[in-house]
Amino acid sequence: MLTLSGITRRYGDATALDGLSFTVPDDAYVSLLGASGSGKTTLLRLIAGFEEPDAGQIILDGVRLDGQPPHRRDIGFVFQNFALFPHLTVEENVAFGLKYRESNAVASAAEVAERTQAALELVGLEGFGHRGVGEISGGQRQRVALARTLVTEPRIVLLDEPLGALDANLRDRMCDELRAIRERLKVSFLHVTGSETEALTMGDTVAVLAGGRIVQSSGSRALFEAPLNASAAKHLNAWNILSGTVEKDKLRTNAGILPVPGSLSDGQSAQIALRFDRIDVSDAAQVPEGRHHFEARFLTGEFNGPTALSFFRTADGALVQVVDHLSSPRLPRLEEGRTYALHYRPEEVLLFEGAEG
Ligand SMILES: Nc1ncnc2c1ncn2[C@@H]1O[C@H](COP(=O)(O)OP(=O)(O)OP(=O)(O)O)[C@@H](O)[C@H]1O
Repeated sequence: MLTLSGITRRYGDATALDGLSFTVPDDAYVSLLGASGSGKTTLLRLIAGFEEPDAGQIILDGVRLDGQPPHRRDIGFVFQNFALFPHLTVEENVAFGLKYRESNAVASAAEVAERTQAALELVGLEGFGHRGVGEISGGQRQRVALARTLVTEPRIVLLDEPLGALDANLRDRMCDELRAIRERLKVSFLHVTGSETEALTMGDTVAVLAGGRIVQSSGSRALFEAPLNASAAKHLNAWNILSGTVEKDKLRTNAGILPVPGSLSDGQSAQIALRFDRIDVSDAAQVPEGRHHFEARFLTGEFNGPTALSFFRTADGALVQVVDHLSSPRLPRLEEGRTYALHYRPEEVLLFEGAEG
């Protein structure tokens, strides 16, 4: 198990990581989701030992890693751009790490060859060993990068946006492969990404990094369906967040004064979250009984195949998104510029206390 506790990393006046604590369990696929600049790469670099934290501890299986040089940590790192040696063959790229590493270099040519072949087989590249790395596809280069890391039998594998350089179709395929390879190896993978769909697809656990900390770490379904705070919800690109101040058990937001689940004190800041696919749309006079609603003007729609996204703006300027699944469409035909009632079941609302983070 990898445990990070109280990790802080500053660059001049800027604090990239701010007392972050986080655990990667054994034999697990963990996604780390964060916006650009949130500190994802910094966190991986600290675990690998390319940088040291200003405060905090990094512990792997009970042994302190921080302060140790990278080659003593037994950690694998797969870079976004793969970082292969262009003048070496596939096989030579994979063998390189075994032959020339600073500790435990493997001197026996037979052992190097055997372990290299085993790593190539693991990633489905048997038969490609003699090719130059310029003579294979992007997905195959990704697999070489992975084989080169796995051949050293790391105790944990860090992957920095490993699918970022691949086109969309290939990315989907590599998602399945990465998960399958990891399951065979039983080594934990920590996969960093800025894409919520990639994070949710890949991770048994998804950790959300924001404001220099992990704001939630949960199973992917639990995270998607029940984010614990507005910060986590915002990263899922599936929730409308409406912020406001409590007034007589309701919340004054820029979508109007809305009922909230639970009771809060007057003057308190809070936010409610409404999932894009849990909002229905009708004429203002036709809100079904028992549903809460607010009004908003339809701006425009965006069609992306299996789903259609509709954008609305309230009179006070809140942008609200509604998703319709085309297999079971539920929205009426919408006219741009017209005002509609957006309604939802009261129990669909999540409430987060405190000011917007
Ligand atoms: N060597 C450095 N010197 C100064 N600032 C740095 C350095 N490395 C990172 N930072 C800053 O620390 C913050 C976190 O950077 P980091 O690269 O870890 O983010 P990231 O989440 O990986 O971003 P991206 O997804 O865009 O790669 C950023 O604000 C960045 O500008």
